[in-house]
Amino acid sequence: MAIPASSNGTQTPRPKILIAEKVSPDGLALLQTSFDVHEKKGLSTDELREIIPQYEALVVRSETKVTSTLLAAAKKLKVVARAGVGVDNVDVESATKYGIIVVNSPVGNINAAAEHTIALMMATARNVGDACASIKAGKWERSRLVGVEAKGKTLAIVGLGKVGLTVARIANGLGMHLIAYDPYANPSLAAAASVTIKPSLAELLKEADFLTLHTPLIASTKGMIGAAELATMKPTARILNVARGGMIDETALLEALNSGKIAGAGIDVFTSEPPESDSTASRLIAHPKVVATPHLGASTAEAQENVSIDVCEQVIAILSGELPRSAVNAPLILPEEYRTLQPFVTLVEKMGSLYTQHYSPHINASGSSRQSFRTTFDLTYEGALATLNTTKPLFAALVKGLLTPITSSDSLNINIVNAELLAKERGILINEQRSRENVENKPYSSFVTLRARTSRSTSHQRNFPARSGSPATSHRAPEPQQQADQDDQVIQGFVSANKPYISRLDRFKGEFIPSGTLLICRNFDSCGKIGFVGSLLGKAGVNIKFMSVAPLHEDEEGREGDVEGNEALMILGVDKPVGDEVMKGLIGPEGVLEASVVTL
Ligand SMILES: NC(=O)C1=CN([C@@H]2O[C@H](COP(=O)(O)OP(=O)(O)OC[C@H]3O[C@@H](n4cnc5c(N)ncnc54)[C@H](O)[C@@H]3O)[C@@H](O)[C@H]2O)C=CC1
Ligand SMILES: O=C(O)C(=O)COP(=O)(O)O
Repeated sequence: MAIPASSNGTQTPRPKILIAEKVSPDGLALLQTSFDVHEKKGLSTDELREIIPQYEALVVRSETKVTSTLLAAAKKLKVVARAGVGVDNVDVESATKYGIIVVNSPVGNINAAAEHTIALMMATARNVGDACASIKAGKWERSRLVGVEAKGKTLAIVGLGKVGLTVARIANGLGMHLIAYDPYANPSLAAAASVTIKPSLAELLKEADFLTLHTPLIASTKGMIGAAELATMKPTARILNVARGGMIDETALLEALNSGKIAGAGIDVFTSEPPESDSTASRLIAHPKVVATPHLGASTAEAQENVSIDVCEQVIAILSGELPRSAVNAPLILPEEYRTLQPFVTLVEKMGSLYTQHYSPHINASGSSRQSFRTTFDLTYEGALATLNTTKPLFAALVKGLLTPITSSDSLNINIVNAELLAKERGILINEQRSRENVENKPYSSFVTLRARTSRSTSHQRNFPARSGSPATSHRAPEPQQQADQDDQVIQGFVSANKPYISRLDRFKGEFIPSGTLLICRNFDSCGKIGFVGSLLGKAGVNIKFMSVAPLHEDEEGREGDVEGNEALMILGVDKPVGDEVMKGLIGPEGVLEASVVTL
């Protein structure tokens, strides 16, 4: 990667990369040619938070807790690289929120983890740990330490992914009978590895001579092996865990070993690492029927070389503005693009929210379109925005903007990973279009148009009164019936100096900042309207912070059906919500045709 020189010829400082854990030097050597690489192991949480603002990349393994607080402090951070598989120590959601890419090495240590599983299986089968301690203590206990063979036994695998399948292939060579539980397993890969898939965990457990866990630690796998599950297993069964600590209830396992409900365990991972002294985990480690290792599954020279090179290459790619090969979040977004898109993300979210609050009719409180009012949204990007590789964040922002005003924001975590799915689930159809036309003469280089097309053929209901529970309130005077093709609603906006602006609302053009509480009034463009609205608000103690008037768009001026000349929109930024009585008072021959309040 070439290091840019500044305009006065001096070199700009090299980006800094923090290596917070022991990572193989093979990958670090790649980084050192272009970056300042700082290896600082064993930092406390506070120390890490203090220094993180200076770094553009952070490389970790499983020990560093990459929390939301740490990420919030990491002002320059573009990438968290996990030199290994599991990212349960990284708050991926927060990273996504801050636009930080998380990468891992999904295959580099798979073989190491699988071989370690087999090592623990053989060690538990043959009492290797106990026998080793015994002989080192000067004893010779041959009859106490008789083991069992793997050949002919049933190996039950939970999670038939990369590690699980590799374990299966090796165990097949040992002459074991293989069964697995994994609701998402690939049946042909399973069959090729001679694994029989069981329909439930319960079916699997009762047949297991050896049980081995190979799923990620997620909500559905946390505590999946507890007292109830252990009770269904054979007393001769042995359990292996080279995945993650939280998947087995450590207290239940200790109890099962003590009471003879289970014959032994091989454990590499613990709920808290390193385990606290005098904890359940430490008692498990000390147990004579347990063979334990300190999270060594990935600790081979070969695996460490693999994962180090893999993630360091990805760090170089990201810091050079290229795509990483194994991003855990935001798979297609580059940091540069994300920065360009960020103000537009805010704009599009506000446009979506404005649509729901101002027009509001077609998405119900559960978020789904009413069958009789199916709305399709066309999101058009014009100018420089149309040339970007991805617009995923804008799509996600629209979904978020449309849904947030009508759902509890806590219940919806909308991001670029799940937006498409959420939109589909809620019957929201979004078409994205790009256009490079017509931007040269404008004071901005890109703008976005949201057009909502609602298919229906009954009377015109452009501005519905908002339903109860919606943050918007809307009032209007009765209007004549109109045609279905006039149902399209248009919101257009642009970004200037990083601030979002709305430049068109339906038939009206005029600039305003979509922020705070806004009173939007449609009125005949005649004298006295502004004074009327201002005085009514004044009497109600509502302060006007700014105001913008939006006349009819040039294509719409003098359109047939405008009864009393042209119409205009009045957009007033107000300091508090406007009460229902005031809203009703605004409507009438003296006042306005229609009024709504939105909070953006
Ligand atoms: N101890 C160590 O040093 C190492 C540990 N690991 C851990 O091993 C685990 C497996 O890694 P990979 O095989 O690479 O992951 P993977 O993603 O390839 O496979 C995981 C499998 O679990 C299945 N699964 C997910 N939820 C499930 C559920 N509720 N019930 C049953 N199956 C479920 C998935 O369908 C998938 O097939 C991870 O937790 C990883 O962090 C990986 C490498 C080294
Ligand atoms: O890759 C994984 O998931 C591992 O658990 C390996 O962890 P480690 O890098 O050895 O701290």
